[in-house]
Amino acid sequence: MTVSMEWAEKYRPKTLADVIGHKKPIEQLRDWAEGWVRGAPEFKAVILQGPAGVGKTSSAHALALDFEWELIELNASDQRTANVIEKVAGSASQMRTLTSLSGKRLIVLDEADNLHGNSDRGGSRAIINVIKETSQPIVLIANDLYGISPSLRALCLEIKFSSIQTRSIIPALKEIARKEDVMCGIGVIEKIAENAGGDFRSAVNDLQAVAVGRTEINIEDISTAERDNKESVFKVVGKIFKGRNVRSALEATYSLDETPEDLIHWIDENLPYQYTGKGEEKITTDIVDAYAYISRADRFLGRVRRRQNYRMWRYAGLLMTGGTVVSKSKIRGGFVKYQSPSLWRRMGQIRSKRNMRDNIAAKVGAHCNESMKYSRMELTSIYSTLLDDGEYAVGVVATLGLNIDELVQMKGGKKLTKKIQETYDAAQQLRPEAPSGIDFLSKFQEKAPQKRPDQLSLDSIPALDTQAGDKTMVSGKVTSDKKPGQRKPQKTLFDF
Ligand SMILES: Nc1ncnc2c1ncn2[C@@H]1O[C@H](COP(=O)(O)OP(=O)(O)OP(=O)(O)O)[C@@H](O)[C@H]1O
Repeated sequence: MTVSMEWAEKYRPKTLADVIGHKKPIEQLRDWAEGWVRGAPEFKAVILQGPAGVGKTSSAHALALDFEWELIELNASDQRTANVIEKVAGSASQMRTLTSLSGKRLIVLDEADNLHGNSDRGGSRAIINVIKETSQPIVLIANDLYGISPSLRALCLEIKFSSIQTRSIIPALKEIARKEDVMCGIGVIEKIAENAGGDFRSAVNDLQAVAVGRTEINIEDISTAERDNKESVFKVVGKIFKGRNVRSALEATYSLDETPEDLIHWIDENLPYQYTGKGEEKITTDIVDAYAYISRADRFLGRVRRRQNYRMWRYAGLLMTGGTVVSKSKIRGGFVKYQSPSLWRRMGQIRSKRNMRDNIAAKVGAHCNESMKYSRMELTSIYSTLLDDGEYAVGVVATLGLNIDELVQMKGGKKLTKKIQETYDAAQQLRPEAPSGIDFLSKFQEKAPQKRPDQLSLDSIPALDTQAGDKTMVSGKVTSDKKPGQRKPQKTLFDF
């Protein structure tokens, strides 16, 4: 049997002009590439971001063909450790090529939002280094920008690819059907295009799937094929919000690959957008009624969790689906772009922030000989305040060995600003040379009040440990007249 991807591969665009539905992003991509032809562009790398199957990878390939650049691709199936990235992309980004006429090679890194898995450990930092050093254009491809570290994003031009509109998919599908000698009855292509929900690869795959063994496709063939497909969550949510029939909405949820625990988040996220129309109050009675059902469904979900009695999922499912269907007083038209549950996104962000907060606390704690808990609760905020003072900020970053993401977090910002970057860069200069680090320390010391006898003297401050990277900042011995059983002298802020 032919592989279902075949047509999608066969009709992959060979030039940027063939990429459908992304006029602006393609223009941006071309401009960026022309920047490389002219010399060094403002950004050495771009991130092509957007949902699956809309042509991000194809655009990168077509760009290489249009500009006659050799293509080096590093996708997620390769073991993307920092080592591999530096080896493959690093050397590719330095060497000029003999095979490409232009002498350039385009480095494409797929799934750049997925660099934190085990095998990608250190990958993000490796890419940052490669981008900084590169003399060759680099394209990163990602579904979700949240998965990319702010420091990496700051080095890249971001180009957004949106879902492709049905009206752009229809003529492209018709062209494929014509080339494949498949006759399509009235409404067939339109139906396939609609079902794809903006994902052109799915549309091509669906067309190929119904065309297998046929020279003619009619609308009935589509409905049968459609029933075989798992309904996507967007379609199911749409059925719940726009339908009147409780049974068909409920049945649609059975084919979903989501549990009621997940589905309730989808409904919760999108209900307020769907149940208010133009000129209506923000909170309509439809929304209030629907949430009453949803909260009852949530109580059943809670019981399932507590008692592990999964039979109660049925009640939760019926309440959230049927309740939402019957709560609407009218069906509101208009296009609503459904969002994935923001709660999930927030949870992910909170988790990564928490990890980073702990890393910072560990560094501050190591510097002060204090526990991580004490450091997190008492000391980190003091160090954050120090970072606001231009005079000390650089030294603090160098001494603690903060990486740039930690610095951004300590500055309380979400974005990497120019000033933060400058502080970080200056700290990198300071770190390898101990004497200049000490300079900063002595300045700091001048301002310090009278020391207590058990505090460390400045003379005991050792050179900065340049090898230690993110982990240890200060090496060497600390002398003190500590008696046995006495608490280890605590380093203080003045002991930088
Ligand atoms: N905008 C488009 N124009 C022309 N063909 C497209 C377009 N988008 C997708 N395709 C078709 O779908 C196939 C898959 O596209 P591509 O690999 O570029 O998607 P993607 O956005 O990179 O998806 P993913 O994020 O899953 O990698 C291509 O081989 C091509 O046939």
